[in-house]
Amino acid sequence: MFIIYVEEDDGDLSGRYQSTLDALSSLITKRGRFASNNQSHRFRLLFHYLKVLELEDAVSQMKIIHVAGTKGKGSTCTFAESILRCYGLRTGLFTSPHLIDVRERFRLNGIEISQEKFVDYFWCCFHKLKEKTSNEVPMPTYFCFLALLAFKIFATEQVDVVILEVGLGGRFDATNVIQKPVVCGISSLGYDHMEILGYTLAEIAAEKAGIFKSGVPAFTVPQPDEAMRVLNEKASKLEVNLQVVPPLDTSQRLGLQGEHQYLNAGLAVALCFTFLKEIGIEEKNCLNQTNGLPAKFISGLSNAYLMGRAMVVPDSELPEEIVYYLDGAHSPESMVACAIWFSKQIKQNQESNQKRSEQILLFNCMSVRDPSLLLPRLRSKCIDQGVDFKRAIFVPNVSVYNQVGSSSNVDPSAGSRTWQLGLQRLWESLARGEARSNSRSDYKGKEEVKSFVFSSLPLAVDWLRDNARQSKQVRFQVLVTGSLHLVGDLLRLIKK
Ligand SMILES: Nc1ncnc2c1ncn2[C@@H]1O[C@H](COP(=O)(O)OP(=O)(O)OP(=O)(O)O)[C@@H](O)[C@H]1O
Ligand SMILES: [Mg+2]
Ligand SMILES: [Mg+2]
Repeated sequence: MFIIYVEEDDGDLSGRYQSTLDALSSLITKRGRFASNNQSHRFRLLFHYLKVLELEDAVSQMKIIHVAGTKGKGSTCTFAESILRCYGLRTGLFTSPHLIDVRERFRLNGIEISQEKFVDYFWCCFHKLKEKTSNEVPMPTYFCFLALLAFKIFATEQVDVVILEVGLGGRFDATNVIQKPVVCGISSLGYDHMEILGYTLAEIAAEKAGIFKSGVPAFTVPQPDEAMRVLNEKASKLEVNLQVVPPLDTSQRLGLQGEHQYLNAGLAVALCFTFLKEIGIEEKNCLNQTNGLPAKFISGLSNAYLMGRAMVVPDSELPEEIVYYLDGAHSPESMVACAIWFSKQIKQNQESNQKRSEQILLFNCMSVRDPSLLLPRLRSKCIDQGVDFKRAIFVPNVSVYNQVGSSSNVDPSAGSRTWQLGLQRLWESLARGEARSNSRSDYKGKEEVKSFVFSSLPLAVDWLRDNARQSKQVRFQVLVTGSLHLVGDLLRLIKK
């Protein structure tokens, strides 16, 4: 079947934008595309696509900061962008995934690209590529296209610096088509996407180190030994000067919340310092923090902004009764980071607020994730910090089906309740386990932990609001986590 995508040119921008998103979602592929030979084949095609788009020269001249890692890539890039903008540089930032609108992935001078520009650049690339497709050379897949689009946008807009977040892995990631970044960063490594990247930290680290380029300096945060060994090996083969940066001093105010952000911020500082030096802006050495940071670094770090990471949002209908704590954590390590952040927030709030509060978990994770590595960590870390969930709610994500262009993954679990019922069983069994292991009478009540499965997020939000209306003296503090898509769905819902 042939589908012809027609760009509506009736002057109605929102209609044009919608048809652009439709065309974009035609590039979403099913799972299975990551068979290893397919991966390298797809990667090689990127060089061809760049030629078709006449972007080879522009990309080779771009001044790029390239960041891979399991967790903290987006935050690190966001800090780096914010710092460099304070130096008056024109910045281009490419991150993933997005929460509500695909344009979040492309920022020019810190601001999401306009619909108008997005539509124009999109069709320019889409038509050029479509003309050259054949059986041997198919259209690029979703993420690949977005990366090419980023190059097109940043080249045409003539930015001074491009900050590029790897989509997945490193070696075969579409962003790795670049040949000579100014500096590379590897943020915290951990276990995620193992079916693609490998099941040991060493294998995962090797994939991420695939972004190292001969002679290009690189920085990383303190890593587990197994990962660090591989990063060092890969670096020395390519004569990459790889340095480990300590977390930033916690006295520095950051625009992104959570203790783990000090790791990301430290990495961003090292990347920016090196970048600035490379383009001839000498700053006092920020790699040695005892000197204190330059004012522009301080301002950049404290103004950085990224949606859905440790974000506190009151409900749009009942702002006094319901507050959402949103964090897109979806790996074991980030669950712990999220639990620590949430508990801290709750405790701070208890001190400053008279109203009684109740903590509720609103959770989902994609079926590629192993919930038995996520929920127990989240629960026990919160309890360690003295915060317990009275109730837990499990819902499917909406975006994977309904939001055009919102995700490159169609999650097979999203349509049925089986997955959510499994999450609920796991949660209940954790609660029962705790109740059994604590014979003290004050723990008895925990046997009645209440958990619910709703067939959609809007139903869950309605239920929360009904309950909040009924019990006016209680403030609901709802932790929404497990999936960035869930966080995006909720933001979209409560924005209305
Ligand atoms: N250094 C870190 N260590 C552990 N967890 C982290 C770290 N940085 C961020 N996180 C957690 O990971 C979540 C996503 O953060 P961020 O967007 O910066 O990472 P990412 O690597 O871009 O993730 P993704 O794989 O979704 O693109 C955050 O909400 C937070 O819970
Ligand atoms: Mg990831
Ligand atoms: Mg990201």
